[in-house]
Amino acid sequence: MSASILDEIVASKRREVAAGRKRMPIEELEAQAAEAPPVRDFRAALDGRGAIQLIAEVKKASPSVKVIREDFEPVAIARAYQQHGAACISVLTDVPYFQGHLSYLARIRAAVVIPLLRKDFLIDEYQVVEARVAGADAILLIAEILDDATMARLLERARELGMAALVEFHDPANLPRVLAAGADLVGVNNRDLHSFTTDIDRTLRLRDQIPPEILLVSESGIHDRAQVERLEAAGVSAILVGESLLRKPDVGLAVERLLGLAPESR
Ligand SMILES: O=C(O)c1ccccc1NCC(=O)[C@H](O)[C@H](O)COP(=O)(O)O
Repeated sequence: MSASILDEIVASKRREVAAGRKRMPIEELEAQAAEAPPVRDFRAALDGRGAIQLIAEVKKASPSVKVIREDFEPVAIARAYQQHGAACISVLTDVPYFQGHLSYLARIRAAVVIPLLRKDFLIDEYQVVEARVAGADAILLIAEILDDATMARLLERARELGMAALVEFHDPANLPRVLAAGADLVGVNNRDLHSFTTDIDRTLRLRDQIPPEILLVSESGIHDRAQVERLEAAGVSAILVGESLLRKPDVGLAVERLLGLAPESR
């Protein structure tokens, strides 16, 4: 992703937040959050004590490849993910760039019991409260688009609402910032922000710099069992996988192959 596309996405989020605040003041949203059903424990679901866990992603499109899957039925995909071994589900809620929707969270929540992550570009407290109301159990925070104070504030807000926060970074220079913010669930995004290329060695190189009490998630570009085995052997707690699952006609079988529950096809 070029820096300008990231800037573009963040600018679109600022407009969305402003429109949301006009439509429904945050006080009203907070009142709804107070009535929301209990959260499911996202972080605990990823603590496999040595066995790598899968966060399977519901994503129709992306800036890097445009439409990933034409016959996209978010609830059916989520059900298949759960049934075949995913520990958690990541739900893209961004509309313009990923063809996701906030309403997918509630629909998927009603159909599965495993915890859900709101996958979006969160820059404002409003979106965190909105995530809780929509049915998320966790939010994603991206170090590359947040200053220190905002990252710490959004993380704290998520916790106040009972949610977990997966705090991701790509540039190793941002790791100290993520740790200083108090993250206990950290993601390394293997996708290069400029070229869209992915490289899981980025996670492996950073492994030893992340304290053992922090759960580490490797994100993006994971498509075969050999990669998963390397990550597991390095002590990575979980993987976040979208495109390689969604490209397969049978997403359930794809989950099983990635987790080593079914043999890989030749
Ligand atoms: O997926 C993209 O192309 C993308 C482009 C720009 C910003 C973010 C992007 N993806 C967000 C993600 O972090 C991935 O959806 C997630 O890690 C899964 O990656 P993958 O398995 O490679 O679909």
